[in-house]
Amino acid sequence: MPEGIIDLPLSKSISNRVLILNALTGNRGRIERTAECDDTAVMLTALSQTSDEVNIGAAGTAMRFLTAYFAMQPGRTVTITGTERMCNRPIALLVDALRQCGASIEYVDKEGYPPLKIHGCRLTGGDITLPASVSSQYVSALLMTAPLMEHGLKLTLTDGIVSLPYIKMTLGLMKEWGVDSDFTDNVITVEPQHYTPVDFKVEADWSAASYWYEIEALSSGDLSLRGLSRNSLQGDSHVADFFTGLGVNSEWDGDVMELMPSPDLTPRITLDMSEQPDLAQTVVVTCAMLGLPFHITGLSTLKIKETDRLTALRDELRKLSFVIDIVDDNALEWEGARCPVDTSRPVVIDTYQDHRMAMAFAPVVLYIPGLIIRNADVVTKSYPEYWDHLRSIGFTTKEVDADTLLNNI
Ligand SMILES: O=C(O)C1=C[C@@H](OP(=O)(O)O)[C@@H](O)[C@H](O)C1
Ligand SMILES: C=C(OP(=O)(O)O)C(=O)O
Repeated sequence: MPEGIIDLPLSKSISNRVLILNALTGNRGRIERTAECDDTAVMLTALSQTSDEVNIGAAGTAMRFLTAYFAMQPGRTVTITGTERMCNRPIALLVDALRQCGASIEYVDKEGYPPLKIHGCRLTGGDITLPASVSSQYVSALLMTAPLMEHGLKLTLTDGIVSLPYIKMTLGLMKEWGVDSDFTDNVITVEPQHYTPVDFKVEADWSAASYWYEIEALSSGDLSLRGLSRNSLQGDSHVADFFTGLGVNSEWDGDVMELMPSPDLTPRITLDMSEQPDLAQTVVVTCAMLGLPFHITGLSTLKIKETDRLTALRDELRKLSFVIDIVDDNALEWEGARCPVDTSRPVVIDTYQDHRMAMAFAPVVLYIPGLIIRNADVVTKSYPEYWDHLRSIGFTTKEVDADTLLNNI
């Protein structure tokens, strides 16, 4: 039975906002510590280097936030690029909005996608409209630069808002840095203002916590999580509520969150996860392994993340015999259908350069000993200590060459 206390990594979403906000004050605040993961490392490097080429790897937040940040650095021209996948994650809506604010941005290669060549200038801002159904990161990027625009920003969000808690996180952190905003209905207004430097401590990552909730659900172990904040700015703190229907109760004991098994399983899970897209893989894999049919909606944005997560989940769960349907490119559904699988061969889970595929599927080893996770080091995007932490609670791991192993069977 897995047992132990996990010291969770810090939130990369908060870290990357805090680094931008601090940079906008001329780095005059003191940030105690930021997340130690790839997505934050690339942000730190990009903000400290003076070269005209910036490579942000696979970090969506860094790509979107830095596009707005560099657009408002007068006199500086920067080309920003990333991994091959990043160069296929759309950015046109943000570029269009920034152009309406006065920015000068060119597409280096494919229209609508990174790499971007950004000629920094003073942004005028004003009254603009932005479809908010593709990525909240575009909204957050605009908001953080908004108070420094000549006329501030009145941003009308159309087409339905995805990942809303991340927008609230941005506004909440801007408030910590002394900037007021108004968010009424679908309009966010930020008047021209200055950021005040502050000292800040980044809290632990609730998205990372989700994998330990999953392990608890699949094992009824004795696990505690350290570093989380009770009144978190992270919408993924909702994981605690999602898992009450998946057999996990969680309770604070001082500053530690204790996970406890509970007999209460919701017989069929129906959820809208449009506010917690990063929890989808954890919840879907948990439901399948517990044998709980599910209909999970609000997943349209999963197609443009580190990989197409809808397809990746469907294909990898099929290797475990679960027949999942993708409905309208927005929902995942499982009514209990299973297909035959070859149990004489080891199960190899492909991760598609997606840290959350590795982390959400690893706990399946509790049901299928010998499970292989391909390209396991992909977890460094947000949680480099993940495998160490698994070992610390009693899991064993070993490095194998999956292809050689499969070929020799
Ligand atoms: O603003 C952020 O920190 C994030 C917003 C979400 O992206 P979308 O807004 O693109 O859904 C989330 O999936 C991502 O991991 C982090
Ligand atoms: C979607 C994610 O990250 P990003 O969009 O910032 O690359 C994630 O971490 O799950």
